[in-house]
Amino acid sequence: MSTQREMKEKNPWHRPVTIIITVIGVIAIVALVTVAVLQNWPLSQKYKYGIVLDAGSSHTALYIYEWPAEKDNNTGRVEQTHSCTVKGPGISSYASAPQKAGESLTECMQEAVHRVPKKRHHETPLYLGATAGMRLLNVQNSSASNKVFQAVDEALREFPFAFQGARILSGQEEGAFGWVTVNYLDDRLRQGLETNGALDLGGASTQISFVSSNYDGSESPSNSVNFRLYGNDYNLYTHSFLCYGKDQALRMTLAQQTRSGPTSILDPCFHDGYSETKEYSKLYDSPCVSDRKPQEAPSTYIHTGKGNFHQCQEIVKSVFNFTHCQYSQCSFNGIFQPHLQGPFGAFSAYYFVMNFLKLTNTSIPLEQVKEKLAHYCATPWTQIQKQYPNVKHKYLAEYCFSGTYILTLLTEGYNFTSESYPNIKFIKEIKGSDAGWTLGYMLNLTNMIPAEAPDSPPLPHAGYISIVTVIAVLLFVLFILSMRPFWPQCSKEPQII
Ligand SMILES: Nc1nc2c(ncn2[C@@H]2O[C@H](COP(=O)(O)OP(=O)(O)OP(=O)(O)O)[C@@H](O)[C@H]2O)c(=O)[nH]1
Repeated sequence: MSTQREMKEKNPWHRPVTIIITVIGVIAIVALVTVAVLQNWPLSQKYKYGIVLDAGSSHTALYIYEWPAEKDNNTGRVEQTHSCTVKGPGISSYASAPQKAGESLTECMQEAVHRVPKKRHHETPLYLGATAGMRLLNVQNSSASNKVFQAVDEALREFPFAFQGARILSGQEEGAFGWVTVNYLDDRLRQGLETNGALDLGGASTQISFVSSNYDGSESPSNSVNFRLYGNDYNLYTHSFLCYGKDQALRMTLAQQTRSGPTSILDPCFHDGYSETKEYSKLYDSPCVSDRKPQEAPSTYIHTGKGNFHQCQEIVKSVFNFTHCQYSQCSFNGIFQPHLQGPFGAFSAYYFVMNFLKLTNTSIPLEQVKEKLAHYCATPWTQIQKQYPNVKHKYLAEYCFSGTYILTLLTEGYNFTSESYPNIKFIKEIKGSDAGWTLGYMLNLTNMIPAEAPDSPPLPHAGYISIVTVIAVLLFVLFILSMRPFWPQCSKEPQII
């Protein structure tokens, strides 16, 4: 027993000084690593929110976006967390009862109140952007358009968010912000990668936006938008065609077929067996066609279908004007368009329609796509109705027209060929956020995309901690080695002194 105690006392590791130094060394190293970890630990995840209402011609949709509070001005971290489709038509349809436009938003706004944490309500920006429906109403009846905005304004101020106003977006803004959204979500802007073009097909207007290396904005400057994002300059070509959204384009083809004021038409863009009585006054109640209203026409016409893709395509082509172009090259209606370049994301109605028709796969040769569509158009209406009993009647009746319009717009209008058609990707969303102008609009208004690339720490968090840990361990080993003179003698036998 006493020999054991003696051994302990003679062992230098058991000297009090050595023990104290070792403990202090270990504590110091643990403290160093802990400070390094805590100093760089992301702050507890607090989120900020933004709400955008897309007041389109056919309907209004509400989007809630969320991003980590400490990354406001940084990277592609803004995500859509919720969307709500407002019941009823777009706000422009409430011209004769503006109050109802405001009321129609209540349900989705109440959803937003529940979705956004209460303590963030007052700092959450709320925007309403109206697109082509309100552009048309503004042309047709600006006082009615003002009244709709007034009603919407009053309704939105009732909610506890930081309401930033309701306004009509220009076609150029709609195109450019759609392009920003697509490229932001794909993380192309921050990384300075080649960008994707954006094709947006709405109900009343359609937008095409892309960067082309042979376009510097000097030819047709009204189609040019310049951005400096994350330290990169972009010279974007964009154009919005008012009246070339799919609902207004359909009106134009119907106006084309009812020029003489007939009592019935046999429309190749609708299925054989389709027959509905429609009102002339409703058809011509839009600035896109109002000037073509036949002088003498009955109050209604019978709209019957005959389901012929090729004839439908001829009628659709007639709503594009290819006769004049004062620039080096044009798309249609005398609008300049540079050479198509790069991949394109096609969203909104491009996606709804092509997805229904099972034609989103653009690696299928264009000729084959046309054949499939021709076959679909030739299917009798009774069979179509039986095949898709749960699809909304209006959508179902129009898919043959819509598919034909999309292919004609892309190929005849924008000059996509069999070779460039596979560059198009029909998309609904990217990484869980819907493709559309709303996200780009909010990012712009909240200055969330910096003009210059943000300074990033020289090392990522994990790398920093690893280096500090390795250095600490090395220091500890050095410290142990420096204690060598005090090390016990190596001997298998216990040393008895
Ligand atoms: N098939 C189908 N069509 C849809 C759906 N949602 C909207 N649409 C139609 O697709 C077209 C485009 O819709 P949106 O992208 O919402 O267009 P919008 O914002 O109302 O129109 P703009 O004001 O021109 O931008 C319209 O004709 C809508 O009626 C859907 O879920 N399925």
